[in-house]
Amino acid sequence: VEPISLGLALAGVLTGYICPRLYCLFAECCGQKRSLSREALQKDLDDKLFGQHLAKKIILNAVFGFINNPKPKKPLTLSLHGWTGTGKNFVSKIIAENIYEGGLNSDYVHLFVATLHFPHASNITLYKARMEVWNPFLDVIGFGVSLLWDEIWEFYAGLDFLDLSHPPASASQSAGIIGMSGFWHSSLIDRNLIDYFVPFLPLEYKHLKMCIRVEMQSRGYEIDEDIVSRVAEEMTFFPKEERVFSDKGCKTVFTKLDYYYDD
Ligand SMILES: Nc1ncnc2c1ncn2[C@@H]1O[C@H](COP(=O)(O)OP(=O)(O)OP(=O)(O)O)[C@@H](O)[C@H]1O
Repeated sequence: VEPISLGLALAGVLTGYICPRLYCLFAECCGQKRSLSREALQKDLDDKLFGQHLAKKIILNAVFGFINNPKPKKPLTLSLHGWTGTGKNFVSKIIAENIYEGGLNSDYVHLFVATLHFPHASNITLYKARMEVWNPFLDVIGFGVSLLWDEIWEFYAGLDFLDLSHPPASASQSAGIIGMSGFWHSSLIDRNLIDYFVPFLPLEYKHLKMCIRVEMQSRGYEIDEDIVSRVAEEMTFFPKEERVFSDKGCKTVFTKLDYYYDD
């Protein structure tokens, strides 16, 4: 070990021990959490997250129900489901930013992406062991799963091009409709470890346009409605005939925008 690195590490530990306040001026401390405000999170979600009224409602109630519980028995576990590009990672970032100044970069936020961190099914035992170190309380107790099937169903039943004249016979049938079928029998669900399933609805043409406008503004361009419509038109939609929902959500609109601002 180089003397200088050792010195700095020791100084860090000692300063943290002797004078936590001073230490916290230079490093991120757990106690430096933002005081999470329902109004601020609601405003962020309202301003930034488009077309996800159900997700917003569940997330706000879940997060603040948890925060207001002085003795939670396990961490809050939200399971976000829905089509690609509809805002699942985006909302995680918004929540993290409302809790810690550093958002996803905070030392107290750990982001696991299944395809990146758990790529091989054969290594599942290893992944599980690692996860237990990160999240030791997850397996303590199971809570009931809260689902809003009625409201999800209301959304889909309002789409007259879908033949959904009868509500789903079971929760798992509903799950299939919102793209949860692959996950439905996982052990997390069987052991009731997930507190809330949060459905992300597919995004419509008007939501794509909203995403495109946000991106234009963040790149410092004037909003050009002609380009907004052209980029949105280039996306692919389902059902094929009616072209109602974007099949990639807002995910690829940003790269399509590059074409129009190739300077
Ligand atoms: N509902 C939304 N409202 C506003 N912006 C959105 C929304 N959905 C997606 N976006 C934009 O598109 C980007 C990509 O979306 P995001 O990564 O959150 O999708 P995802 O649902 O997590 O997709 P995947 O399932 O493929 O991981 C976001 O960073 C955000 O800029």
